[in-house]
Amino acid sequence: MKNEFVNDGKKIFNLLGNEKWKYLLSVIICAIVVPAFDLALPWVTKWMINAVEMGSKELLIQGFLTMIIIFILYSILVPITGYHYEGRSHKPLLGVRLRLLKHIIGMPFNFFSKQHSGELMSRLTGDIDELFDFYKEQTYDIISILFKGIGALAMLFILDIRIAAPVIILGIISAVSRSYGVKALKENSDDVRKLSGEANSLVSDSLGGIKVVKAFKFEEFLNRDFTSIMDRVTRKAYDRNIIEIKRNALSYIIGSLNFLGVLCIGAYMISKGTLDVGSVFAAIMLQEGIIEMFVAFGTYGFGIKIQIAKSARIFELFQEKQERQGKYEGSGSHICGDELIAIEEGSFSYNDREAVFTRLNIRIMRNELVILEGQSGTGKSTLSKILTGLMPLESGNILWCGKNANMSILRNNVAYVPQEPYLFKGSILDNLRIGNPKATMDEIYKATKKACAHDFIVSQPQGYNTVIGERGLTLSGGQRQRIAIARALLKEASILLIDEGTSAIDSEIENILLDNLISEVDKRTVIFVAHGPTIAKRANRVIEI
Ligand SMILES: Nc1ncnc2c1ncn2[C@@H]1O[C@H](COP(=O)(O)OP(=O)(O)OP(=O)(O)O)[C@@H](O)[C@H]1O
Repeated sequence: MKNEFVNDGKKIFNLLGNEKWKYLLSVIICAIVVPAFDLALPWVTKWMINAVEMGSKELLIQGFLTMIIIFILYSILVPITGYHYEGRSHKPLLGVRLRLLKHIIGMPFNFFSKQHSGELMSRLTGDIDELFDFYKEQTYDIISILFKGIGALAMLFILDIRIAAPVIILGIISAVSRSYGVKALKENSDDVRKLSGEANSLVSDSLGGIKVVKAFKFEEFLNRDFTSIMDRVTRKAYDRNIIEIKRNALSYIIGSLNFLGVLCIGAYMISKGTLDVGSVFAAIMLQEGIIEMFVAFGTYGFGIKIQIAKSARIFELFQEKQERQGKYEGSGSHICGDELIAIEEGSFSYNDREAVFTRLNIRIMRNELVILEGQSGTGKSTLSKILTGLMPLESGNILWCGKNANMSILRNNVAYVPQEPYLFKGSILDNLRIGNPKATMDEIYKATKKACAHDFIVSQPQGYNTVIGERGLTLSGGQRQRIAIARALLKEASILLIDEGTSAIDSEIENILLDNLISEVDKRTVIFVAHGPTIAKRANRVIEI
């Protein structure tokens, strides 16, 4: 159990990557500056009180000057170390988020159909923010409290062991009292985390499907579900507050007993002449730091446990396997014979479901016009994704130019237009350039003209620079499809694969567009998924799925 705690703690620290030691050094420096002054003050106070008691003007002035020097150093060093720490902590913390994002993007395509995007967002934002809070606030607090506590304890022993002993005993009682309610708080925090994941998924679903929500007057149901989740969160927050109130009340009582204890013992020792007034003052000032340290064992031990539980959701993602695209070694089609791509005895099923196809054999040649046909749900889009290298076959081989192909080779050689093309927030030009970031404007015009997109693009308010909003929502469905086709044409790949990518385009434009795409066959292989009879007549081959 203890080992698990240490290992998880190490894992959290290791998340900071290469910068972790620099980060630790800067947090240590920053976290010991303030307590160092807190420890110096009781000494100077003792010094000044004893100077007054002895009637030594000289000692009093020396103490006063020391105090001024401490204040000046404090006001210079605290902001400098704080500034340094802020600068140092920023980079590794951003690094964690970036690595997690990269890791998520690097996961196999299938992972995203199992995982809700709202849930992933909640981990990338909420969980990571809390992890940042842990790195930035809690590690600082833990180091600073430990330094101050241990320092105060050492000083108290130097002052007088008879006053140190009761403070330690009372401190241990405080630490034990802080463990009250820890289990209940941890369970509460787990429940709240799950509920916020649910709320995030609900919100992202509602916003993604806002048209359906409005058209079907679905708002009421969503509101009801959201309210129910929020009610549960509120109840949990209430339970948490009750536990916290009890814990704080207990802490307050024990803290007051500590203070009174040191005061009484100190007063007794002064009356007996075994301790000077200055030392009692110093002991009262120091005991706060010691008690704080003992209480912190209870509080931060719990805080770290909670953080480990929260980080588990981040570790879970980091532990998910990355897809293995394989290397791309410039295997363009120029090295091919007649056969460009082939599937041999290929089988595929989604996440242990019934197989979409088994022992499929297809061969597609250079400069061929192929139609993939089949009834709805027979696996045409699945096959397209496999040919594009988005998902691997479960068994069997996929060959590129007669050799086993990895996903990277396929992704480089196939330009894919999905059934529901996705456009990114940004301008039309930004979206086109995804096809080929180095394309010249002439090449872009050529592609958009072939995709029958140029005319409507230039009629947009800022032409090619028009910003099209999230998912290209300011464009019509047919316009989005034509931009997606132009984007694929710009890739200049050996295969152009269009999965029902013209379904939203009116028949007049569609006919011109299909003619243009069919003429691409001079330069590359063109694969259409399930198209009408017009194109089927002109195809070299129809593959029935
Ligand atoms: N991500 C997924 N997870 C699980 N099953 C899936 C997934 N995507 C598709 N399927 C299932 O795989 C089968 C083939 O789906 P696919 O989309 O390939 O069919 P299709 O022939 O392209 O259909 P359509 O012509 O209607 O687009 C269907 O039974 C579908 O329910």
